[in-house]
Amino acid sequence: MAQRKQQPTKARSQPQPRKSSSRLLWTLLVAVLSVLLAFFFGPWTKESLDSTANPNEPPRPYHVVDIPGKGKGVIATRDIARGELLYRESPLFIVPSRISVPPAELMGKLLPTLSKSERVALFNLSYVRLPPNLSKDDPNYDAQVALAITQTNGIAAGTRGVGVFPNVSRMNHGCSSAFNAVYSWREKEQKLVVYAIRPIKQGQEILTAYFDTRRPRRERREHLQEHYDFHCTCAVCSLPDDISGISDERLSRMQNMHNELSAWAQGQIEGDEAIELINEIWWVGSLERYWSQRGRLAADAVMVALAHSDAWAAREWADTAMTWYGYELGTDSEHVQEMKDVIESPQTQRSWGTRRRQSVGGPLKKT
Ligand SMILES: C[S@@+](CC[C@H](N)C(=O)[O-])C[C@H]1O[C@@H](n2cnc3c(N)ncnc32)[C@H](O)[C@@H]1O
Repeated sequence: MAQRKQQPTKARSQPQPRKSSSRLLWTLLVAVLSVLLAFFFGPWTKESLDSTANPNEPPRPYHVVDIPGKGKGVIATRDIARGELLYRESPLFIVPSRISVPPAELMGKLLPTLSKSERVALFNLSYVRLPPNLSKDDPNYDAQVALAITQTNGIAAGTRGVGVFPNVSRMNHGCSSAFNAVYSWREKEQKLVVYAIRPIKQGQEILTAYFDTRRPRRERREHLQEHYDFHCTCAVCSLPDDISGISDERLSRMQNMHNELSAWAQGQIEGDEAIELINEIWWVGSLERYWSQRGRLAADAVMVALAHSDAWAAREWADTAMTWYGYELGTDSEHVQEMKDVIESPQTQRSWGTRRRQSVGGPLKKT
């Protein structure tokens, strides 16, 4: 990198022109006013609680804005590369998977444990359903709102329960090829990370998938209407009927083939048949431009190859899995490390040689 030239000391020591004192006062007043106005009305008043924000890191490549018909949403402020980290956020709280009291009662107990800023962050989030006839004077009103917020924004935090992440929560939903960001929970860090799974252009909305969208449009829309109270008009849901039908077919086919794959685990199909299925799912996924879960798919193939003692195939698939896990879960994720271990030493993996030796086949396509 080119070094910046030092300014000659002489120039530095030159006296700066002085402003008159009244002009200085006026400038100061304007500056203070703009800071105050920006604080109260600026777009970051609600979003400044970004636990991902770190002064030592470059600024985040997106901002939160109002999007007609969607409430708030997240827009890329520059081009984002596939595999870029978008968020790394701790939950405000986690509602355990198993609870012994009614959910609203639990929320009532949880609210007093939040700091003032956490409470503000929580109550800034959107929600879709409150119990009918709930009055603002009801002593449980806040707890009921907090519950509705948790239901609308909650994200699984591993097996522990459901977490609320105020920044990640601003991402709206897209189906199949329409979503471009994927989140995953990191158990060791107790944080949620979100990565871009495809390149995102400046000005494009950053969308994630609220559920597994490998199902037909009608079912997807029903699910979204029921749980999130909106009619999905994402790029895939708004395809013309005939093209949407083709997309639906591909998505259902992917899902069905996934189910068929479980026959390998039950010993009902051979390793090469399982790999054939995986390559087919991969291919249909490419046609659909469905990029998510590819790391997992390739890792399934690794498992098959290891079990059938095919070191070459295991390494090839592990290499593919490493790439896609890297995009989706991060190059520093445990999953990427596991794949590195396979490449280094397939024969020492636990599942090595647990099935009949067979040459199962490697990936047909890497994209
Ligand atoms: C987790 S929040 C997403 C952020 C939210 N838009 C906000 O203002 O905070 C989920 C809610 O956002 C809205 N939403 C999400 N995706 C949408 C979409 N594709 N089209 C319309 N509304 C959407 C729905 O109201 C949904 O209940």
